[in-house]
Amino acid sequence: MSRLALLSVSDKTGIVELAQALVEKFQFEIISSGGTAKTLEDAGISVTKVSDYTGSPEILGGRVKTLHPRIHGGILARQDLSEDIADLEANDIRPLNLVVVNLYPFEQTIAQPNVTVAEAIEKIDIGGPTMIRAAAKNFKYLTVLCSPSQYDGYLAEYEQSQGEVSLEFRQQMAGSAFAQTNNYDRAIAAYFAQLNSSEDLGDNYSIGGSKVQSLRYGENPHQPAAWYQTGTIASGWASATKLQGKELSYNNLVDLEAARRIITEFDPQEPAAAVLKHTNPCGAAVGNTLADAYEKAFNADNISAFGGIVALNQPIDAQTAQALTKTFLECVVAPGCDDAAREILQSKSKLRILILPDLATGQPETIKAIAGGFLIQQSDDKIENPDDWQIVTEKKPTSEQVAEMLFAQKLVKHVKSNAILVSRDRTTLGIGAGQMNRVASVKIALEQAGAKASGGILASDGFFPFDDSVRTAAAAGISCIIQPGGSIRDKDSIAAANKLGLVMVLSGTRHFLH
Ligand SMILES: NC(=O)c1ncn([C@@H]2O[C@H](COP(=O)(O)O)[C@@H](O)[C@H]2O)c1NC=O
Repeated sequence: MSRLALLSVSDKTGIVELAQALVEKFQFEIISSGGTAKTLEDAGISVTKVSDYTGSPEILGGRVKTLHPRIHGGILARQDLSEDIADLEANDIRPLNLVVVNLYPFEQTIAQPNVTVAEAIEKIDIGGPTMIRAAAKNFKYLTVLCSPSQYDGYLAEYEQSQGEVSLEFRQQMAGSAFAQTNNYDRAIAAYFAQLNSSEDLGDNYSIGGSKVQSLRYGENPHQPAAWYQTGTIASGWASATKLQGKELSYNNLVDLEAARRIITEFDPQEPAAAVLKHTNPCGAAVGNTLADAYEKAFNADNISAFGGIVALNQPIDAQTAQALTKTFLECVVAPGCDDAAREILQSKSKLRILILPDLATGQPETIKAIAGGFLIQQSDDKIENPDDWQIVTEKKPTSEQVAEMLFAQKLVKHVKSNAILVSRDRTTLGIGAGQMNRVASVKIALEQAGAKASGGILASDGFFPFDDSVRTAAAAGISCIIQPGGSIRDKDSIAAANKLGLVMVLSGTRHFLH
């Protein structure tokens, strides 16, 4: 008797070609659910409808099509176990050799605007995952395929093995099938979590993804690494277009994500640029034009900018492209790039240019692995409002200083703690990052700023435990300090600021970044 394949697919891509090969080359018989059967019949392929095979019509508007013992017995039978064979014979069930299923497009459905819960629920596939999981469990006896991308590989394997598809191949397909049903259920769970959303993070959190690509290595050459995307619809970096340049590395992606977060702090109407090294900005600026913003950001610390990652909040134009080609950079990300700029950038063929039109959409949460689990927090997307700030010194800030502090606050939260940032004219002058005591970060930022610090403002991601940072800042000519406040010695820092003629503002919001 010829071999039996069950085909029940929502995405009909490649199904006719697969069925043709199965029937014409390998003499399979095919059973199919309604829509799939129609597609195959229309292409002139001989097929038995599931409803004819089971003797049960599809009911409940398609909610029950393949959920039948004649189908599931054929999938789950241990084909070398006499008791199972006896059961099959007693119930007139034929064992299956191949199950090809792909699922209702749940993620695509909920991605559409204004989808109702009822519409979303109808796209939760029940029969499909049931068949996929059953077939994957029984991989010892049959093959399960759940993506059109697997069809050619299967046909090649079938031909090469003369029908004896290897156990290794079947096990591989089974693993892929379970990963797919896992991802599918995770998307459904996430949808429900968002429907039931409250202030708290939920009781359960699952992370899953499919590989975008293997990476050459991780942070260092001895660390294997790969890049995964969540969901089946590419979004974020998985949806970015690389116009040119070398392959992306693990460190590139980590830096690019930090760059994306920084640049989305700025209104796309005002040209802004940031240059990063090891996830910290080494320079950032707002300018009259994009090229102006980039030049300012680059010159803020042109030594550190060598080999940097650049983020721009407007499409790259020719003038900016010219500026970008003047030095060695690792990557540039922008929401677009015009033709003239593309041509100019080609002179730096190794430079990676990433186009991410939607820079603003990222993960709402950050995730960190710890032994035995992981930590989730909402991303620090708080937008500072000067109305919430408290002016604590006798001297009050000018409107220009308020604007400058707002600029600095957008950036200091993206600098590794302890973070200090000195700026003037919407350009960073010096950044102290990742020091274990705050005054060390103050010294680094001021040293980088040099004489330009005079009249500038200084922002701190955490409070000052002592007044030493204030005194150091004043000695360098800083005129205004913004810090969250909250130390038991705030009064010492405020007294020092008053004595030295500085403005001090308490933002009330700490922005640690570890
Ligand atoms: N309910 C069932 O018994 C059932 N059996 C298979 N499906 C799905 O129906 C789709 C194929 O349907 P059709 O061949 O009618 O176009 C596939 O995505 C398959 O996963 C079902 N649909 C939903 O649960």
